[in-house]
Amino acid sequence: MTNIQTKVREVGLYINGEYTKAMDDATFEVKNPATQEVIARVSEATIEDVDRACHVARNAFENGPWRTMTVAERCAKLRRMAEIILERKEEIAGLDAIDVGKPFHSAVQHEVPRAANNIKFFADFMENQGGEVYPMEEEYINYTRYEPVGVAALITPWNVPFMLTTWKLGPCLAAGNTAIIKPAEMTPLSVSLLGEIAKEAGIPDGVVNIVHGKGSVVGTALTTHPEVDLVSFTGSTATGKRIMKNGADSLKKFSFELGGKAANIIFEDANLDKAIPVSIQAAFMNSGQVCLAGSRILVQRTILDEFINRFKKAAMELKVGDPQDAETRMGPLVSEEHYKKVTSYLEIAKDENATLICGGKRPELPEYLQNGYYLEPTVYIQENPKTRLCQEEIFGPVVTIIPFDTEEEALRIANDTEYGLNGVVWTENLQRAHRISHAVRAGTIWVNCWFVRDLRAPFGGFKKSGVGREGGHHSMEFFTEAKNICIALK
Ligand SMILES: NC(=O)c1ccc[n+]([C@@H]2O[C@H](COP(=O)([O-])OP(=O)(O)OC[C@H]3O[C@@H](n4cnc5c(N)ncnc54)[C@H](O)[C@@H]3O)[C@@H](O)[C@H]2O)c1
Ligand SMILES: O=C/C=C/C=C(\O)C(=O)O
Repeated sequence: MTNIQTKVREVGLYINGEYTKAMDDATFEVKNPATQEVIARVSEATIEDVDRACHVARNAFENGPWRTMTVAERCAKLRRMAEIILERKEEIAGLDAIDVGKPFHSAVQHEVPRAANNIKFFADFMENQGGEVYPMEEEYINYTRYEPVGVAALITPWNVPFMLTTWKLGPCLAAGNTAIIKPAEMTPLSVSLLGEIAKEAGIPDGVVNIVHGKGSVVGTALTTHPEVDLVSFTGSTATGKRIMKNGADSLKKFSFELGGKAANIIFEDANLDKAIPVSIQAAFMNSGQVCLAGSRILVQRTILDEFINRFKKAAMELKVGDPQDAETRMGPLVSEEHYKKVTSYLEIAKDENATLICGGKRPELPEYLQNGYYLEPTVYIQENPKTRLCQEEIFGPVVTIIPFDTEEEALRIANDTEYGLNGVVWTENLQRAHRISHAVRAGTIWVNCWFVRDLRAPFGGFKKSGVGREGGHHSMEFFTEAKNICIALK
């Protein structure tokens, strides 16, 4: 890849097809978490800027050609958008690498192609949608139309900025809505390219808008704005609650994808040759900053010693380093503030008498990465599943092994959480695989695998992990209003 790190980028708001400064010219800095170098100065939207973006998106929805053009025409533009994303995949992955600190090779191989597919998938899905028809004997016939809702605020987190934004933008646009994207203020760079990508794909001005700034200001302005009809949010549970309160007065439609604390349950009959490498991925991918992370590893006591030895060895072998190095498997944490949050759990673990298996300190790194927010892959054993280590979403490379004796105990521990985004089960026993999958209260269960995604499948959380589902027709239902038309035949 090119060395894109050397220049400080100027990133504007994107409103009505133009990159623009904030009305008061205010900007904020974005740093590379591997080095603390400033990599961008980003325009920080004022309330008036958000207001303008909302008017523009409303006008594009009401008066523009987007929602009235044929589905075929709209979807052709979206497919072009997907192609451009693929053409620019190195640039997009490069920006996420310096902005989030995620390994470039993984972003370019997995996340950016998935982002392109998010857009293409929903274009194809929309075009292949049938409809519902309900004849009432010979007297009447009902048919159902799925119409766009209006202006959507798409609010996304910093851990997977580009892919998660396209996961919302694809169905939003395919259905004929207009969008105001609000990326996380820590990682706005890759998402800001979506403006020029949309323009190049022929999407009319005003359909895609991007505003930057703090969630408490810009996010609040969007979620309280009377011209915003729906809010699709991915982020923390605490922010989800705030957004729901803020949007209540204007009765917006909400979709929430929130936090997680998944149980990764390893039974004694598991194939450890598969379970260990995949559990390492589930624990440390993106430095553990993944909502789906298998951060509670429940291990049957009969295989505990073997599991610990092998998991520890694999964790210690993970190459931690420069996100731009092809060998790197784990980069830094995203920011100083987040580093402090994650490392505070090292103290909590001590206070709660957890046993440290490996990690728990900064790795040894070359001089130029000395300022990076690095933490070694860190593994604890904790017998008490009620502890904070086992209950709270740490969102870093810190995982806890919790031993269990019986299936009933494993299930009790797995469900003893306020979250319910996903669960993972390792067993060679088919009946047990089904039994556990049915009994774990979470939106996705992976059996003998992790993070395998079919975009048609429902994706979302039970309990405090979310409200609603994304994926296939679930996304399309959120981004449309169903209208029934009843016609008298006589
Ligand atoms: N379920 C999922 O699919 C999924 C996927 C990725 C991340 N997550 C979750 O996201 C969290 C990490 O992301 P984060 O720290 O960026 O989350 P966050 O909640 O702090 O921020 C997410 C976004 O919300 C904005 N925001 C903050 N306060 C706001 C407010 N009052 N009104 C409107 N917008 C506001 C932020 O600026 C950001 O763009 C974790 O909890 C993780 O589990 C969930
Ligand atoms: O960190 C969270 C990852 C979320 C993944 C998805 O939303 C997805 O794969 O659709």
